[in-house]
Amino acid sequence: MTEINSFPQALTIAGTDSGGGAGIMADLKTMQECGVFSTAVVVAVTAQNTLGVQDFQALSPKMINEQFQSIHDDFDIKACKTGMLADAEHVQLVYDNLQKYDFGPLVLDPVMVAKGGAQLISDEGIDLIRTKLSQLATIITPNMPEAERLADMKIESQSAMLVAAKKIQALGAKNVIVKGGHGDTETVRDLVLLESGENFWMNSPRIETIRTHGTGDTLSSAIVSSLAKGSTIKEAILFGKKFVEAAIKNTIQVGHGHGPLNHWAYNQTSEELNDEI
Ligand SMILES: Nc1ncnc2c1ncn2[C@@H]1O[C@H](COP(=O)(O)OP(=O)(O)OP(=O)(O)O)[C@@H](O)[C@H]1O
Ligand SMILES: Cc1ncc(COP(=O)(O)O)c(N)n1
Repeated sequence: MTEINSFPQALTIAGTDSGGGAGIMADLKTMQECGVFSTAVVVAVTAQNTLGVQDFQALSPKMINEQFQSIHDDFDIKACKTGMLADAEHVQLVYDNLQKYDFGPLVLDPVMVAKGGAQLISDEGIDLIRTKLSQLATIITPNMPEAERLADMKIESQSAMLVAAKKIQALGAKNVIVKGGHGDTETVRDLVLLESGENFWMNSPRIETIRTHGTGDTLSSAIVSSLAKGSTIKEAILFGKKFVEAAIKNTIQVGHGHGPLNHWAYNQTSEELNDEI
């Protein structure tokens, strides 16, 4: 008989996107394409499309605790991620549940502002990510504005990116990726700072497109998937970058604004998925 719970399983703890391009929807699509069974704790529900976030509402603490319990009671989660967490109360709830249950390595995507400009977490919530939740992170994945907020400094050069990454690591996150998607340089540069102190750049040509809704979610979910399948931290990060690059490059025409990524693209362009994760 096949061993129960032997299939790789992962968890996303985040907000939904009714428009299907970001948040939990992007996470589930990514994990599915990466060959991992995905589960979700819904922290908040957004009314959202590619034009922006029209509204959002966080779920009650009771409902969130029950989702964590349900997942813990039935699944063998090998890796997890957090995304939109709404406010300080919910950051604290997530922190408490991640202390209570072992869901494997945590990829913390410190989601703050949506591409359209809507704030997805309160200032107090950000402060708590900074002072508390980041201590549980195996990998933290801020974009540039998020890194500036977490490191409490301006980032205007590549050397400043490294200084910021070190400051963020000092908050307690073991490994740090400062994502370089925001900006207009010809080359997109993501900086990786590993727990060992090793750092390196992941460079790729900037793809000229406004269809970049959910890039951060897709990157972090591909990393989580790879970790759930047993990859090392470095292997998982390198895989995540390849997955998101393919998803941005091969656009699909959906929606009228910041369109979603093509989550099928990596598997359509690579025949070696199983060798690589
Ligand atoms: N135009 C682009 N061309 C190539 N790669 C990109 C582009 N935009 C983003 N990326 C890549 O996508 C990943 C996510 O980076 P980004 O800085 O967009 O994160 P983010 O702002 O958190 O995303 P989001 O908030 O949309 O979920 C990174 O690996 C980055 O290099
Ligand atoms: C529920 C949810 N989570 C995350 C994002 C960030 O994605 P983006 O910056 O591409 O809008 C989002 N818009 N909605």
